[in-house]
Amino acid sequence: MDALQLAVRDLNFGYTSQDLIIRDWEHDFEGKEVVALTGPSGRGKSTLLYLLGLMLSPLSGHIMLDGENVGALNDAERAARRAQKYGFVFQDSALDPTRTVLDNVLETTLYRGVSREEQTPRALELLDAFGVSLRATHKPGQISGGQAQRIALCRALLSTPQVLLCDEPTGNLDAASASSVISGIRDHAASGAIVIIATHDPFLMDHCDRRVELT
Ligand SMILES: Nc1ncnc2c1ncn2[C@@H]1O[C@H](COP(=O)(O)OP(=O)(O)OP(=O)(O)O)[C@@H](O)[C@H]1O
Repeated sequence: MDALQLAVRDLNFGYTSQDLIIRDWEHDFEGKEVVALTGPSGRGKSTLLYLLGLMLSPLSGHIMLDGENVGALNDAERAARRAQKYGFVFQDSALDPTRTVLDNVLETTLYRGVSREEQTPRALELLDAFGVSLRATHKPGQISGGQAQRIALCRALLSTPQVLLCDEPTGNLDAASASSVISGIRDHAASGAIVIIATHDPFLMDHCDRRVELT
């Protein structure tokens, strides 16, 4: 089977139309690759991840995932594609403080229309693999920033997404936890997924297949 393709063409975006942050940007990503998205602080790495992850709409340009212009979909279609095909690890983990860790990991079952019960064993397996299974019944307020990051990765991986987008996934981690996150991310890419990671972490960059710099 051909590798998954994500092709970005003539992409333009600004939070206001006077100030474009992403200008005529283009790039090709392929399944099985782990790509580091680098560049100075404030340059637009998170913004680009939000565009690629269908959380923001381009001002103009194309975002083609396996031949479909996903950037041009309407809100409902974008939400459906996100649930089916994308996993996102936000910079601040973005866990719901009112629900347990396990419930947070299982959150996407709701949008994907799959059974919570059926996915619970895999959710627990992921928590175990990243060394946070003892926290499954805790609330996010009772865990550390580094644990929250690993839990956010478990949530993103639960749906085995075709495209995994991570914003500084090792920002709060010690070396051992960072290594386990990197190997989890690399294993996921090996299954055929496209992985794009916005980061300033040189250790993480060294474990990516290549870098794309926003200059
Ligand atoms: N919601 C928003 N509304 C308006 N401007 C925004 C918004 N989010 C980000 N920006 C601005 O867009 C620019 C790019 O921000 P972004 O967070 O994408 O950069 P970054 O490269 O990821 O930075 P960092 O490395 O510090 O995380 C910055 O000037 C930022 O202030």
